[in-house]
Amino acid sequence: MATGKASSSDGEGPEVETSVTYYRLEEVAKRNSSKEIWLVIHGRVYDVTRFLEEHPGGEEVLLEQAGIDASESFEDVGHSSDAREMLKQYYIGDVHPCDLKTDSGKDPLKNNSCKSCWSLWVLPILGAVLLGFLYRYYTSESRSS
Ligand code: HEM
Repeated sequence: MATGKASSSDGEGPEVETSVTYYRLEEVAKRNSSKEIWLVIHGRVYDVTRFLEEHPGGEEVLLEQAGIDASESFEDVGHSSDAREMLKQYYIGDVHPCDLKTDSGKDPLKNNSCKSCWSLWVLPILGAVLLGFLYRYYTSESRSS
């Protein structure tokens, strides 16, 4: 879990500070039992545990989507605007930016873009060392001949 600050201001009065809690998909995936159900809809994380029995579509469908991205299923049903309003009550945070789907359509769990890419700095260093050796080799060759 990570917390980030997001500030908003409507142009009137003092600026309001709101903090956003970020959740990794791994964490959401753990909440997949009837004791605790979290799901993701459009990059936002919802704790629907207390909504299970109240859901007009039944608890079964929510259990099926537990711990995963339910955006598609949620949209497929064609939920009303009332249902969308209800989402706010169960909102607990956002999906961590590292886990958001990329344009290339990669599996977000396998999205490595946030891990430091060692090849980015190791390869140029190896190249520089190699060039240094070559330079020394050729300059010593030309001196001895
Ligand atoms: C926090 C998330 C959700 C909320 C607040 C919510 C809310 C609602 C509400 C208020 C309805 C009544 C119909 C309407 O107003 O649209 C409904 C129906 C339904 N929902 Fe959800 N829902 C949620 C998530 C889901 C998910 C993830 C599924 C997955 C398939 C789902 C499947 C259904 C189905 C099948 C119905 C019945 C539709 C019908 O009878 O026509 N819901 N939901």
